[in-house]
Amino acid sequence: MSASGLPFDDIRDLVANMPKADRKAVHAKREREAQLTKPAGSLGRLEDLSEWVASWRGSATILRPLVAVFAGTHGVTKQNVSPYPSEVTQQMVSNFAAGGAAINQICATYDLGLKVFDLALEYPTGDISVEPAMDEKTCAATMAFGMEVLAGDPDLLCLGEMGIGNTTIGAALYCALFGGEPAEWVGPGTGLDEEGLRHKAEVVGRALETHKGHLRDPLEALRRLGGREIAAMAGAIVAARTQRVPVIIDGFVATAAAAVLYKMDPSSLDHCLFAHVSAEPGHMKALAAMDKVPLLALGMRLGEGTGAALAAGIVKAACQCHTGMATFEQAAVSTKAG
Ligand SMILES: Cc1cc2ncn([C@H]3O[C@H](COP(=O)(O)O)[C@@H](O)[C@H]3O)c2cc1C
Ligand SMILES: O=C(O)c1cccnc1
Repeated sequence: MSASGLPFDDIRDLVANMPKADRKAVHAKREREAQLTKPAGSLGRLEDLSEWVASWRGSATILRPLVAVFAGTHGVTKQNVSPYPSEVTQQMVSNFAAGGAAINQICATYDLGLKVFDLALEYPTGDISVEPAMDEKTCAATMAFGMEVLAGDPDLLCLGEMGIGNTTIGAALYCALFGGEPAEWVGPGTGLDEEGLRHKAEVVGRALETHKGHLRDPLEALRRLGGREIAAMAGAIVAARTQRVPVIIDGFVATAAAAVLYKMDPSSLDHCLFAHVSAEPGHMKALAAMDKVPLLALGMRLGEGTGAALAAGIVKAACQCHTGMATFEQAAVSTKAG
């Protein structure tokens, strides 16, 4: 803990002292790219992706990609904001362990490691419409727990989540961080109808009213409105940066964790790639607020890290092209005339 003893101070210190991208590695990577057997620039955004990996890792090599899924339970589910009961969170954690979820199949397809972290599922956070989700100590400890995801030394980290009710949490956080009306940020989540959507916006409005005057500091907004899985993902993003590990952020909910850090310092997300734009309508708006361009648009709205894992497959292919392709000289292929 920091000298002042305030749990969030350690996080603030880490965010204020983050390493920068490696310009030398980028230069070396571009030199090699120019020699590979293809017309210059012909791999399009794949060339940006391999450069992004090299800028953090020193080279465009991925040997230990990991998908981390954080699961949390939310007191706000008492307000009927999701069509599914809160028990589904634990049941899906069991499903992940048994290999039966969508994320298991995508990880198997692209040979990605998968770790699932359940965060005190039997103790839901406070109902944000009437009280803070967490106290500062719990929130900081949960962020620190999220940092542990780096323990196995992954060289690419995909972040995803499971937590019934967490699209409400995400919407409340976006509204606090970026402003606007609750109705602009809420969406159907797992499948609310129009009436449900109106009610969800009303619950988010009540949460913002309850915490009014305390939401300017992004970490304070996180502890009051956020869930444990969102706090853990924010911690994981910070820890990955300190260890120069590139991070792929999943959909609407995972992006809310990134948004907290963005509001602390926009450059704190330089090592993050936004995998896809979710069908949850507020996601496009959140990405635009941070000036981020998602890699994919597949109409997905699942969570679990599924969008991030799909993007990891593309990032792996991009790096394999860069490291595995022959140069014009090696393959005796003629270069551009003149
Ligand atoms: C079977 C099932 C599997 C899931 N996998 C991810 N989510 C997703 O849906 C939840 C958020 O939506 P809401 O805010 O509407 O509850 C999160 O748990 C999220 O990861 C799932 C949801 C369900 C029902
Ligand atoms: O995009 C997401 O992260 C999402 C969308 C709907 C439900 N759960 C997650």
